[in-house]
Amino acid sequence: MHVVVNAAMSADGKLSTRRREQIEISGTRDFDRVDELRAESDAVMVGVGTVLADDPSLTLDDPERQRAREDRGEPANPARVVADSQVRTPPDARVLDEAALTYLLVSQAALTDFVTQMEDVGATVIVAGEDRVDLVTALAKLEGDGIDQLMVEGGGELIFSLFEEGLVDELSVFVGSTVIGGRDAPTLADGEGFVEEFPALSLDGVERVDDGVLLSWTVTDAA
Ligand SMILES: NC(=O)C1=CN([C@@H]2O[C@H](COP(=O)(O)OP(=O)(O)OC[C@H]3O[C@@H](n4cnc5c(N)ncnc54)[C@H](O)[C@@H]3O)[C@@H](O)[C@H]2O)C=CC1
Ligand SMILES: Nc1nc(O)c(N)c(N[C@@H]2O[C@H](COP(=O)(O)O)[C@@H](O)[C@H]2O)n1
Repeated sequence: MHVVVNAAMSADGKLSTRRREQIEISGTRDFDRVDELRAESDAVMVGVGTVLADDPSLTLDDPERQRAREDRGEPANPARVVADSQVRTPPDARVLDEAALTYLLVSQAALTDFVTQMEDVGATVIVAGEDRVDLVTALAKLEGDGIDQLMVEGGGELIFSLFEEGLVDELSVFVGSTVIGGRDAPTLADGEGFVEEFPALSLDGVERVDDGVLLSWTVTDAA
């Protein structure tokens, strides 16, 4: 499986505000690039923190891209994946609508009633890990289901865990021309943080996009 992390951050490295309310950091061209990246992926993944904060759809905006996927024999939208150890995804969340297949990655600690409720609303549930989703096992199961190209949009907790497990192949970050600030505002990689061994990146590209900069890296060494 090839895993690409893509996110947008402010000039001071924040993904959103301390209230965890989504803000538009990207401009029109960057959102279009994100739509293309989604179109090229088998699945788009977020953590449940992002579902609770943003209620994203994770589907394609451009109907032409949906038609092109169908012409290739693929579903109109990539599948959606939510890392949700305890099943906190609300049953009426947009990621559970009928626009695409949705995988819910849960841990063994998830209550059976909640899991059943998610299956009833059409989610495919994958159990991996005791208290928290074991990402290595869960992504291997997704790969077994034909997900070869995975795009991860965030948030910071999930992105850190994926780096910690050595699961990220590429990172692209749009840096917007704004400052958000706030010690409690989410950053690109939150979690515990690394203290000794740090993932090594190789810079592939620097491009001006909208009123910001798109930075692209290949991950050369896991933590
Ligand atoms: N600017 C951007 O490009 C993006 C911004 N965001 C922002 O990020 C914020 C949400 O980020 P976070 O609070 O960090 O939440 P998150 O979206 O990273 O979800 C974290 C949650 O995922 C679950 N999870 C299950 N297994 C996990 C594992 N192995 N490792 C880590 N998490 C696991 C846990 O319940 C954890 O609390 C929101 O404010 C949202 O607006 C989110 C995506 C993109
Ligand atoms: N690439 C990017 N730029 C921004 O400025 C953003 N705020 C985000 N947020 C992510 O996009 C998701 C919204 O998805 P839908 O449009 O609802 O499908 C949101 O949940 C974040 O993952 N991304």
